[in-house]
Order: sequence, then structure tokens, then C-alpha cells
Amino acid sequence: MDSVGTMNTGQSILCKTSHTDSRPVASSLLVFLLLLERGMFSPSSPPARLLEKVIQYIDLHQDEFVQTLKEWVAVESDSIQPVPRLRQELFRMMALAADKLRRLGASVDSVDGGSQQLPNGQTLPIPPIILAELGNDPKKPTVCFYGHLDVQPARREDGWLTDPYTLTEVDGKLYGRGATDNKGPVLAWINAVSAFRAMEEDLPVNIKFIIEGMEEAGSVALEELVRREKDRFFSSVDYVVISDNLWISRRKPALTCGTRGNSYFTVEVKCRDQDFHSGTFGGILNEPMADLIALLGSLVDSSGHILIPGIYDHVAPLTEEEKKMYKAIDLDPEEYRNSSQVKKFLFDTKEEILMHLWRYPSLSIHGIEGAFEEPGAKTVIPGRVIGKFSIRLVPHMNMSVVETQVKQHLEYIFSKRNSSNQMVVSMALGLHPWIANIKDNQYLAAKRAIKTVFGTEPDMIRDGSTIPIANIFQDVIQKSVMMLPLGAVDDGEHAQNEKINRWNYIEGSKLFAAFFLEMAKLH
Ligand SMILES: Cn1cncc1C[C@H](NC(=O)CCN)C(=O)O
Ligand SMILES: [Zn+2]
Ligand SMILES: [Zn+2]
Repeated sequence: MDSVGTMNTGQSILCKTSHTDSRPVASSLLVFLLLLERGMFSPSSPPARLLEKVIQYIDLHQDEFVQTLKEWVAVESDSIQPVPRLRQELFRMMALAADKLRRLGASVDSVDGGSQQLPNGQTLPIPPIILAELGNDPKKPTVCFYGHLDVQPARREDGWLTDPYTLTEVDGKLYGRGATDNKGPVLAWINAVSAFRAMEEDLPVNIKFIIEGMEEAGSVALEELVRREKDRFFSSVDYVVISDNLWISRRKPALTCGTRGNSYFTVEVKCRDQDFHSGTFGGILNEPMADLIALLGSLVDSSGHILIPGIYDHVAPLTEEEKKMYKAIDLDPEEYRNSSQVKKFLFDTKEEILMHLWRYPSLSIHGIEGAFEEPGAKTVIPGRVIGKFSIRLVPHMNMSVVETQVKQHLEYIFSKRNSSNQMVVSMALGLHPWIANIKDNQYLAAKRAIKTVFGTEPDMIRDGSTIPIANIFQDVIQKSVMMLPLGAVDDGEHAQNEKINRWNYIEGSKLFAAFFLEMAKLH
């Protein structure tokens, strides 16, 4: 643990609060009691004893696991900024991971990602995608873990309290870019496997890995690889597990049963390609910005209701059963609001907040390309501007119906302005919502593993954002996909001071180990 850097606050890294402490003795005892209570095992039955041993191993080696996370976080594997130095870092990251997996005894294939053509004509290499496997016993189920090792950009000046690429532990929180998204969860899976390997125990399931380095940049080259490997690497895969989202709580584990999709639009308003001076042209033009602001202003009202006619028509009706589901979820709306530093949300109750994040569409306005957005008082009239907004999609909205509704609405608003400018609307991205089959064995196994390791039933949650690869796995290889998050709601993915709690990381490693054993029992 002392190899992990400490923030200069005078707080000792050894001074862990009980809140985040990972107590080896207590948790092993808890597991033992739970296994007894469930009546699944006699006290000395082999799987129960094996799990106890694995859990003990993970507790004893937790500082090594944190150290490896520190080494991985130290690699600036930023896939967003398209510069050669960072691409090199991505290659280094993927090589580190390949090496780690080889040392676990996996056979590892680093598949060449080819290259990426940027809009400015530059080409950059794409880091390899790792396909790895460990065990191919036909009697065991094969579980494939998907994760990514690229990260969002981070600079200390953005408001980080510690160096983003130096994993720093403060009060049981491990701060660093990628700690929770997604290096920590990838390593938790590897830690679970390594515990079995180190104790020379047979792995309960066959394990496969698909690990990429371009997720934050839109998973460039991934879909093509999945299609190409459908009948080879994926032919033996029975289940896919993704751990790339968060719990809705700071303490209570969750299983994710669905995510929203997204339809991303651009609306261009153009007078001419060059800007104007407002002293020379102001007063005699239909200004593109004024048109665009009116268009963007017509999309959603101040209560969050989307004003595009028909947009709610196909949204799945709310059932009584579903309403009950929200009641059970661990979320304190006041705490959530305060910790997000927001004065007031559009909704006050837990149920309304969750429903509007998960099961209703929302429209967000993201930005305007070509607008004057720097400080200062430039008297420009932009000649051409592009507005960007997106609608989060939910079951059972229809993508092409939404596209038509958006276009017709904007054309109607624009026509009422009698503007002489040109308007072009296009849907840049269409991602469908994802729905899990929670009746599937792996959800049952994960629930049992959570009960064993955390002593509680999970929150059955959805997620308001999109993990596009989930639908690709489901559609292309047609196997069950599960999202099993490890991180807490306040981990801050993509934000300054991203972290994963030591407790989540270590208990998460145990959770994956318990999951392997539960999966084996179901087969
Ligand atoms: C790029 N993009 C455009 N529309 C949707 C997306 C995916 C993006 N995914 C995430 O953030 C992963 C969260 N764990 C999002 O949902 O915004
Ligand atoms: Zn991620
Ligand atoms: Zn991310």
C-alpha cells in the first residue's frame, strides 16, 4: 500500500475509515454465514471452502492489486486527443495488458486495429484489440469479459486535486483517470482469475477477454472485429459480461438490466461560408445564429418536456410492477442532488428522478459549432452554424420515426421564420436502447454472487447512458449480455478526480470470483 502515492493533505493512506475499509476477517465470516444461511452448502462443501480461500487470497493480496492498478493508471491511454504520442501510450497500455494475461496463462491474440483517417487528412494507428482465452473445457460454460483500457483526457489544470495519472489513495478512495472507467473493473476480473491461478485451483468456467483501446473514441474497429470473429473466437462464448457503468448508490451493489439509446442530431443553418461584421451587415440579414437559437429553443420546455410532436407516442407505458421496482432502489434524491452541486432537479422524488433518467426520453442541447464562444466582445455574425442535440431513446421508440419527427418539427419551425438561410438537419448517430434478459442464468448467478460477497440483494437498475457494444454483442453473436457494475455512483467517470473505492475494487474482484463459481454451479 505504501507504494501508492498519497495526497499532500496530511491524511495517512493507512488511515482508512471504517466506511471504506475492506475487512478480511469479517467478510470471510460473512460469506461463510451467508453460504450456510442459504443452505446451499454444508460448511465443508468444496465450492464454499474454495470461495473462502479465494476471498482470503484476494484480501491478502489487495495491495498488489492496487499496485497493478497504479501501474495501469500511470499510462496516459487517452484515445480522444488524436496525437501520435498518446497513440503510443495506447499501444503501451494494450501491450501491458496482453503481457499480464499471458503471465496468467491465457493465450492472447493482439489483433491489429489498422489505422484511422482523421478529418484533417492525418492518419493515426489504432491500438490492437486483445482477444484472450483461458481454458476450453467443453463441460464448462464460457464467459467472455468485455472492457476497455483507453481513458478520457485529463489534465491537472482541469481541476484535479492530484495528478490524474498517479493513482493516489485518500480515505480508501483511489483517485486517477481510468480508475473506475474502465481499468479498475478490467483488473478486478483479472484479479479474480489470478486468485484461482495462484492457488492452482481449476477455473470454474472457461474465460475469454475482449479488451479494446478505442472505446472513448467510439469503439473504432470493434464492431468489424466482432463480426469477423463471430464464428471463431465468439463461437464458443456462452455469456458476455460488461462492467463499464456504475451503481446508483454509494454502498449498495447493482445489476444493470437496460440502458437508454441515443439519436444524435446536427442542424446546420447557413447564410454563407464566411462570417460577417455586425457593423457592416447587422440589421439587413437573417442571421444564422438567430435562426438556430430559435430552432434549438423549440425543442424542449423548461419542465424538460420534449416539444417535438409525437415523440412520446411509442414510449412503453408505465406498469404497476415497474413502479414498485423504483421504490426498492437505494437512492437518496437529496444526497444525490447535493453531491451533484445542483440547486434543484426537475423532479423531487426518487421514483420520478429514476424514471426520467431511465425510462423516458430526454433531449439535451450540446453545443454550436461555428458560434463565437471565446471570451471578449467580438462583433461577429457567424455565417454558418451547426447546432448539436440528442434525444436519449427508450423502449419502444422507433429510431426512424424519431428521425422523421425531428426533421418535420424543425422544418416547420424554420418555415415559420421565413428565413432566407438554408437549413440542413441530419441524424449523425443512432444507438438503440439495450434491454437485458434478466431471466438468464448469468443474472441469477450474479445475484447469488452479490448476496454472498456483499450480503445484500442488488439494486436492479437501468442506466441513462449508452454502451453501444452491448447491442452489437447481443445482435451479432446472439449471446446473453450482462452489465455487472463495480463502481459507486460518485466515482466521477469522465470527470475531474475520477476514483474507485479500494473497497469496490477489492470486493468487486471477489464478486467476479464468486460469479465464476455460481456460473459453474448452474451448468
Ligand atoms: C458517444 N455517444 C453518443 N451517444 C451515446 C454515446 C455513448 C456514450 N457512452 C458513455 O458515456 C458510456 C457510459 N459508461 C453516452 O451514453 O453518451
Ligand atoms: Zn467506459
Ligand atoms: Zn468512458
